[in-house]
This record gives sequence, structure tokens and C-alpha cells, in this order.
Amino acid sequence: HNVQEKSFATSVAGLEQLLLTENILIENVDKYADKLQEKVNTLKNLVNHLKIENGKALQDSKKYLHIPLNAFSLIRRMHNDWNPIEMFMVRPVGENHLNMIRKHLPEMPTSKDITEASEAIYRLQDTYGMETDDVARGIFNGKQYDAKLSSVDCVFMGMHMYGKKLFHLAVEWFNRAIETYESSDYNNVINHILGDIYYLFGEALAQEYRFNDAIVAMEKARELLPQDARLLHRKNDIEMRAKMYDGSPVKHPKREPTDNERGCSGQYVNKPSFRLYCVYNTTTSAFLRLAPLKMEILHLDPYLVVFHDVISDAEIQELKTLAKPYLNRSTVYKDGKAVAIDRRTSKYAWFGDNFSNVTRRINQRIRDMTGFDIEGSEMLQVMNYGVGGHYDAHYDFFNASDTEDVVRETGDRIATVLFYMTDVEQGGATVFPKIETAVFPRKGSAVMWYNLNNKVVGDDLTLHAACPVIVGSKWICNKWIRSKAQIFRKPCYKE
Ligand SMILES: O=C(O)CCC(=O)C(=O)O
Ligand SMILES: [Fe+2]
Repeated sequence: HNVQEKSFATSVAGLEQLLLTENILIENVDKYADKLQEKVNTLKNLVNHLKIENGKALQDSKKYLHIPLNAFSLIRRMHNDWNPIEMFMVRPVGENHLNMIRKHLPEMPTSKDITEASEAIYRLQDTYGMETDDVARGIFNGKQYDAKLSSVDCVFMGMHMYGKKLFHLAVEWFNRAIETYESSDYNNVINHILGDIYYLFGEALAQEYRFNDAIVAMEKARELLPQDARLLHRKNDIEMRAKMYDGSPVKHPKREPTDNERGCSGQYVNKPSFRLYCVYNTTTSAFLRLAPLKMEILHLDPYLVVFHDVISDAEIQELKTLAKPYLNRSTVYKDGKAVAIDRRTSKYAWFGDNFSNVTRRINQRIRDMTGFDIEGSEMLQVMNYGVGGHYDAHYDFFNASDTEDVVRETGDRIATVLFYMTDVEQGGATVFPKIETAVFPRKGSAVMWYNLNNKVVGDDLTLHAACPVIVGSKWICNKWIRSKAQIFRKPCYKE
């Protein structure tokens, strides 16, 4: 059974449906407007018709009314016609279109979706050190994309930043919202009003102890919304606080990027051990003698290699198609329970080894790549990351003390195999900050590393993260290989 959790911000896959829904809604407004237009046309025709007789009569009403036919007709009209005219006027128009829109309202993104989507944009800004204005203008790492955030988009970002108490960023977003504000029918209908933005801007400025600017903003808001009583109150309040405060505005120096973030931005490249060497692997399994794998060794301890052209476009297409109907919000284990958290924003689906021919083929590929016995290993996991989708630094092995039951049967996660099923235009690297190694997604390649050391104990150096996707949709396929079945294949060493 397939119950998809709606979490729009965590996967690009779910957004396609949202676009189609939007299209249906627009069509309905358009048809509704046509219906209204039809009614307007009918009413105008009616008015024209009525005006002819009434106008003629008013030119010389005495003369007009002396003719019995006119008198009769007037009485008849006034007796009979206005009741149906009124009925026609009040008759609802395009009810079916209104109902169609109402029907879709319950499936709209919720405030939780807005929070997740805002958080994703903020994550990009924070991880990659982007300027608010660049993000709003659609400039990522110096490249201009054909997209920008509207004034109302910026207000939502500003409110999210305000909620996170990142007031200096709230100030930047509200400022941008004001700069890009245009009065339009659209903005009026959705209640996006300049005075309201100035009010929010003022509040954020006050939180930054920029009282003079805050007062100017509140004045502006009052000018635009003279009826709004709360504004005078807020302005007075800020003036009071300004009098009591003798410090200076808060400063926000740009912080240094973390090790993780340097990797995400492709700044590990100067490491001497980078690109140890490339080989044709013909030995890991007998099959490789016939079809060697292109293998690039990136790190020896922990062992970390990249395979190139190891999964075909057709296999990728099949896996994605299989996964789409089953994608659900990714979870992590917390106190023995699977929970969705902000640290890991993506959607995934699991596939048993014998789910289909393609899963059987990929599992055989994994055997050839790793030489491991995948009996007792985990199912294949297909995963899609949406805008800003990421996975914070983590280990794939379990924390043995609190997950003993998880590892008892088949052991811990000795190795991870991760196929990249898309190129990612910007962002989305897999980074290992403790060994300064980053792997950028390339469609058809795969990264494989050992999580456990030779004593079958979790290796601290395997800490890794999935960097936020900036532009693109990142699809991967994971396999976690468990240790018990490797007893003869990769014997552990004694102390
Ligand atoms: O998406 C990636 O690059 C890494 C994913 C990962 O580390 C995981 O799912 O455990
Ligand atoms: Fe991982």
C-alpha cells in the first residue's frame, strides 16, 4: 500500500504534482472569469435594451405616456421583469469552478511546508555563505539563473528569519521585499501590502537596535496605513526603547566556513592525497575479468573509492520510475524510532533484493564492486533530495551501545555503496570532513567506502554529510552492507 507523506520541500519529485495542481486552479479561475464576463455581457445587453425604451420615454414623457401602448408596456415591464432581473443578478456564477478550487484547498502546502522550504533556502545561504540579495535575485555562485524571489516571497523568508531570531537576515529580506514591491491587482488580492512590509521591517530593525531606522520604517508604515492604530503604539514603544538603550547596533561579521562547508564548496582540492590513482578493477569478482570497472581510489584509510560508469542510464531510469510512487520523507533513528528531522531532508523508497530485475542486477553489481556477500544486508534505498535537501554530518554505522538489537543479527554497516543517479548542477556533494575528501555527484558513478575498521569497529574518520543541493534534483541509490556475512571475505584482525 502506498501512502505518500506530503512534504513538498523535501523532494523535487513531489513538486511536479503541485505544478499540475496549480495549472488546474489557474484554468478554473480563467473559466470562472469567462463565466463572470458572460454574465457581465448579458447584464450590459440588458441595460442597453432597457435604456432604449426608457430613454425614448424620458425625452418627452408626457407625449410618450399618452400613447396607451407605452403606458401598458411600462406597467407590464415594471410588474413583471424586475423580479427575474434581480434573480438573474444574484444567481451565483461559476459555482463549479469555485468548488473545484475549494476541493483542492485541503491539499495545499501547509505552514510546515513553508517552514521547511524557507529553512532550505536559509540552509543554502548559510552553508555556502551566500548574500541575501544574490539568493533573492537567483544568483548562485556567480551564475544568474532565470528565477527570482518576488516581494511576497521575500516577506515569507523575512518572517522565517525573524522567527529564528536571525534579525539581521530578517532586515535584509524585508528590505529586499520593499525594494521589489510593485502594486498590482495580484498583490492587492493576496493582501500583500507595502505598509505591512514596512511594519515588519521596522520590527526587525528594532530587534537589531537600529532604532532610528526602525522609527523611519514605522513612520512609513503609518503613512501607508493611516487607519492602523497598532502602528502608532509600536512606534512609541520603539522610541521608548531607543531612549533607554545606549549601546550600538548589533554587528554581524561573516563567519569562517566549517570543514564541512569548505568541502561542500569544493575547497578540498589542494589536498596532496587527492586523486590517488585510477585503475581498471578486474579482480574484485570473477565477472570483472570480463567487464572491468573504472575505479578511482580517493582514500586508503578509511578505504574510499569512486566507480565510474557503473550504473547505466536505463537502469537509473527504471529505478527512478519504480521509486516515484513510493517516495516518503526520509527518517533517522532516534530512541529506536524512525523520525523525520530537519537534519535529513529528502525522500526515499526501499526495495527488496528481488523486487524486480533491475534491483537484482544492481545487487549483483554491488557484489562485483565490493566483493562482499550481501546476504543479510539492507535493502536498496532510492532517494531524492529537493531544494536545499541535505543530510548533516553523520556516521552510517550504528552506535552499538543503544542499537544492539539492530546489529545482533547481521552485524553493523561495514560498507556503504552510493550510486549517483543524476548530475547535480550545483551543490549536493558527499563530503568527508575528517579526511577532507569530497565526491561530487556524476550520473552513473558510485562511491563506496568502509565504515568499520579492521577490528569491525566504527571508524571515526568516516563522518560524512550530503551537502545541500543548490540547483538540480539529486537522486541516489544506497546500499548498506552488513558485516556478519563477510566473516570469510574480510576477516577482522585481532588486537
Ligand atoms: O546523499 C549523499 O551524498 C549521502 C547520503 C548519506 O550519507 C546517507 O544517506 O547515509
Ligand atoms: Fe551516510
